[in-house]
Amino acid sequence: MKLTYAELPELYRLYLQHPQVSIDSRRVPDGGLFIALRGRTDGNQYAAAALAAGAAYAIVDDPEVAAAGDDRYLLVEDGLKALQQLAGRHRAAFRMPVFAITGSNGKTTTKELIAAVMSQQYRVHATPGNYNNHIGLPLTILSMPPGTEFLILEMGANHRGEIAELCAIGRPTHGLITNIGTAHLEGFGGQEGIRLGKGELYDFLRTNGGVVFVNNDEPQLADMAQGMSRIIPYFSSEEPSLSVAGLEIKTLATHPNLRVAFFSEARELVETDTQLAGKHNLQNVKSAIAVGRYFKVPGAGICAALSGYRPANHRSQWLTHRGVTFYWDAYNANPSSVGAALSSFSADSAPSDSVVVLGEMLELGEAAPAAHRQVALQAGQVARTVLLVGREMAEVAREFDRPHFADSGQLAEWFWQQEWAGKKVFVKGSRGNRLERLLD
Ligand SMILES: CC(=O)N[C@H]1[C@@H](OP(=O)(O)OP(=O)(O)OC[C@H]2O[C@@H](n3ccc(=O)[nH]c3=O)[C@H](O)[C@@H]2O)O[C@H](CO)[C@@H](O)[C@@H]1O[C@H](C)C(=O)N[C@@H](C)C(=O)N[C@H](CCC(=O)N[C@@H](CCC[C@@H](N)C(=O)O)C(=O)O)C(=O)O
Ligand SMILES: Nc1ncnc2c1ncn2[C@@H]1O[C@H](COP(=O)(O)OP(=O)(O)OP(=O)(O)O)[C@@H](O)[C@H]1O
Ligand SMILES: C[C@@H](N)C(=O)N[C@H](C)C(=O)O
Repeated sequence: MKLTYAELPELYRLYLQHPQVSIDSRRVPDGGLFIALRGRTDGNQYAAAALAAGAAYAIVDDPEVAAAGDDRYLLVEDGLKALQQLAGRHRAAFRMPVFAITGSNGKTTTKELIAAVMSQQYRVHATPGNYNNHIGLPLTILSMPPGTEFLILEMGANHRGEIAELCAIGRPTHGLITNIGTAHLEGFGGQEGIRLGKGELYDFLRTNGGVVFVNNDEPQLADMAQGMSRIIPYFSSEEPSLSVAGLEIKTLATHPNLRVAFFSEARELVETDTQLAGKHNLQNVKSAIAVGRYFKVPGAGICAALSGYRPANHRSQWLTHRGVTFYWDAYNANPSSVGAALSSFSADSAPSDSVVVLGEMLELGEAAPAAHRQVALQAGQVARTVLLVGREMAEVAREFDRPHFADSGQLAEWFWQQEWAGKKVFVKGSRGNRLERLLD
């Protein structure tokens, strides 16, 4: 049997007839397209199961699988590339605003806030959860419902070149960088690598006449955007006015929750509460206001969206478990986000009443030893009791004579045998620590 490779126009025609794409045979929608990807195992081996489960077609890149004599197999050279090309082709069919968000910290929170604000006025489709990489971004585009008026794409990266690749697929018309921090230092090869890597979003918007939203309160961003022709600046101000320099946002409170004031599109000064705490979340809130105002969401709509948003999924959450109060921020960790979260927590809890649990911070490369030492020191200023978890924390635990746990399982076992009445417990660490085992 002679096998031929399916071309993009044919794949796209099939996608338009079967617009639900899945990379998992266990979750393939009836009549959808299955695309085989290679992870730790080879997705090609699940193509038959996908068809049996109701997939209309299976896009595979293993000729032996495609040779099975079932014309519902479509052979491509590379399943991942096919997924990305399909998404790029689909994106090219639309003229709506496509808003890209990247940065070291706060991408998901900013994306959720912008989506909430923009949904007050438009039909919005946004990256689900953290689907922000070379697989998640194409899946986001291909799952866009008909009638979408505003598409929001979160873009994550752990090395240079990735944001440029994601931009080539998503072709954003607007975008923002949340900040240049210290996440994924290892893959970016240092701070300059992070600046250049995140700056690939500005490069794309610069080359393609896009609009960039710049938070002037974040170091480096205004410099990086210099020379761009379409900049929407925003910044904090004690006395907001309707200036020409940009959108001015006043912070009325940072604790227990943020409260801010700004001039709406109708030139009225409006105030809103939020359910978010800390100066880091203030940056995320400001971005959402700037975007909403630019796209003419009324002030009341912006306020309703911001006051209704509750942080979730291990990000900046106050919660109670087995009678203990937690500041639960265990989604991820790097020196800049741990620093921001600890300062936010310390405003609400005296050192004598505070316990800090820090898991190791991953993907920091050579900077890891100094970075772990730095956050452990900061934790010691915030809380009397500091518990350290993971291999990278072992050395500093010895140096500062702090309890150390090999992993979160060991921590949980010990933790729940202690008495924590009246304490507030801060928890943060990289995803790999799975600190949520403390809540089992
Ligand atoms: C390829 C894939 O789907 N991977 C997912 C898979 O991984 P695993 O290796 O375990 O796959 P398997 O070997 O089990 O299976 C291979 C494929 O076969 C499918 N399959 C399997 C069994 C079966 O019965 N039927 C099947 O069809 C299967 O679906 C596979 O396609 O499973 C893991 C556990 O669920 C997933 O975690 C893994 O997902 C990968 C990591 C992924 O990239 N998913 C994207 C959708 C995504 O966006 N994920 C985000 C996380 C994004 C992220 O980490 N962002 C970073 C920055 C990005 C850096 C970038 N360079 C990178 O490395 O990703 C950030 O800091 O934000 C998410 O899930 O939240
Ligand atoms: N603007 C910010 N500056 C510094 N730290 C922040 C900021 N926003 C959020 N954080 C911290 O980062 C954590 C993760 O937030 P969020 O998921 O929004 O970031 P992210 O950039 O999307 O991370 P990831 O890419 O890993 O999903 C929060 O729990 C908080 O500790
Ligand atoms: C989980 C992924 N998005 C991430 O943020 N990884 C870093 C290394 C972390 O968990 O801190």
